[in-house]
Amino acid sequence: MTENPFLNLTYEPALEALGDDYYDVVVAASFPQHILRFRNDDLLPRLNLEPDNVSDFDFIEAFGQFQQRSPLMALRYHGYQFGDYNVALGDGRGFLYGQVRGTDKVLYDFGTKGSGTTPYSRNGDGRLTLKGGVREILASEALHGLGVNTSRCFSLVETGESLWRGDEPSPTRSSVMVRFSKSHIRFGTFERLHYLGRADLMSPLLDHVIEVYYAHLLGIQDPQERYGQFYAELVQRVAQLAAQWMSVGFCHAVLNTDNMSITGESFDYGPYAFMDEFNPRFTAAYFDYMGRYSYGNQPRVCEWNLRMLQKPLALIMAAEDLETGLARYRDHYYAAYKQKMLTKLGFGELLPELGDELLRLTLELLEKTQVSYHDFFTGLTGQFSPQWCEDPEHILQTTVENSDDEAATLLKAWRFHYHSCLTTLSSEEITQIGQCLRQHNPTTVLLRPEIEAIWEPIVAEDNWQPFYDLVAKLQDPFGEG
Ligand SMILES: Nc1ncnc2c1ncn2[C@@H]1O[C@H](COP(=O)(O)OP(=O)(O)OP(=O)(O)O)[C@@H](O)[C@H]1O
Ligand SMILES: [Mg+2]
Repeated sequence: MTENPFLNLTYEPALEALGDDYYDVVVAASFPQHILRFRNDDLLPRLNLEPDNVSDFDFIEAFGQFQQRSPLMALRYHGYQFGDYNVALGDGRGFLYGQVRGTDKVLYDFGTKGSGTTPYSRNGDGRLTLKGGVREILASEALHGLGVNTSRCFSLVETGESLWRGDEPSPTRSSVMVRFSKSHIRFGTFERLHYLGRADLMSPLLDHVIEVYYAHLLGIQDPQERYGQFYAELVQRVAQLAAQWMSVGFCHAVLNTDNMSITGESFDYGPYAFMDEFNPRFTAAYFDYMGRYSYGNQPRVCEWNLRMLQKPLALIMAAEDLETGLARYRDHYYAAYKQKMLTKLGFGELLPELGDELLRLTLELLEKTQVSYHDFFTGLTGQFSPQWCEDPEHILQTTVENSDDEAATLLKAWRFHYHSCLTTLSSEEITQIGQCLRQHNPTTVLLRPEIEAIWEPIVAEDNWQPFYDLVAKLQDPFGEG
């Protein structure tokens, strides 16, 4: 009997119980070295564990050496990548290590990245670069801090190998990451069954998804109605996720259907970026030549991905129910995005009449002037004063003023409307605006230079302190900075 609390958790064989049509049993790589670089103590209470009672070695044994767990399951999936259907996918450098029920009753997956080759590795080495692991930690902690529905990183272990990559100075260091997520079942998990013509495997998978991740729908007796409600809710969750990314200025960069979770949770942070200047055409991945996954396209490609998911679901569902579900996507998206943006503007739910116009003018101003998205909101937060009710001219002093005539005209119109919005509020409501701005506009933003700034000391002198400091700030993004 081990003392390691991770090895003593009660693992639930939820996915395993579906049978081996959905995964391959694999073996983890054995690595020359194990150095724990990150442990997410924030997540331990959810497993009913106290950080003080869990040693670094416990993390290494469980999540670097993968001791005493079986089966390790490489999940099978396909997916649309940049619009083209790809059958040569599946967990090529990861596996599902185990599933555990949190203290919140949610079933969580421990999924690996960089844990060795599998039948799906093609010519890949099954590995994750250390920088890739660091970047995924930063993205998921940042998004979580900003209220985005995201997977988290549980641990990162440096593994002492040299890797060769086209997009990093090589040789580069290696790592294995463990992700903590609400399911690794992807749209592509369903798409594979459609491609293989395995309608017989569709109902067990969908029933499983509903039972575990949409359990509140189990009371619906008629399966067709239940499936219809499931899809309608997935559509809503994905629309909300897209709205969350857009409002925080995040570009995921690789929204292939194998990177879309069936629970509507965001995950897989490769070449992502938080956008600096507001630009709907901003792309984060150097290989996204057509801008398919640009910042501004994200809501549309998510809708397209949901449409592609209709093909497998249509094997067991009525086409009409699928259409009804998807028809609500745009309304869900706009409602969620508007609510998030009006909150960033300080108003929250206070503007039933004038909110649409304020949002429209804000986006027009941001787009035409290409100001820094985050500086705009930080400026608004820092400068806000109840005095603005008296005089629109004083609202938000920005560098926009010094640019061209069109920008100055837009700023004037925006100020005028912001002022009109303020005049509809009671004095008590106006005092809440400053607080709302501070609570929803982060003082720390994970722009690319911040990532390079913490990476340099790691490369130069193995100094991880700036990385830990940045993680702490991202976990508390509305603090003093
Ligand atoms: N170094 C590698 N070795 C083997 N397979 C790889 C490697 N890198 C990526 N793959 C595979 O290529 C496909 C697309 O990779 P992608 O980067 O989207 O996923 P991933 O990052 O490996 O995993 P996840 O989606 O869980 O974050 C997946 O099937 C993945 O397993
Ligand atoms: Mg992926």
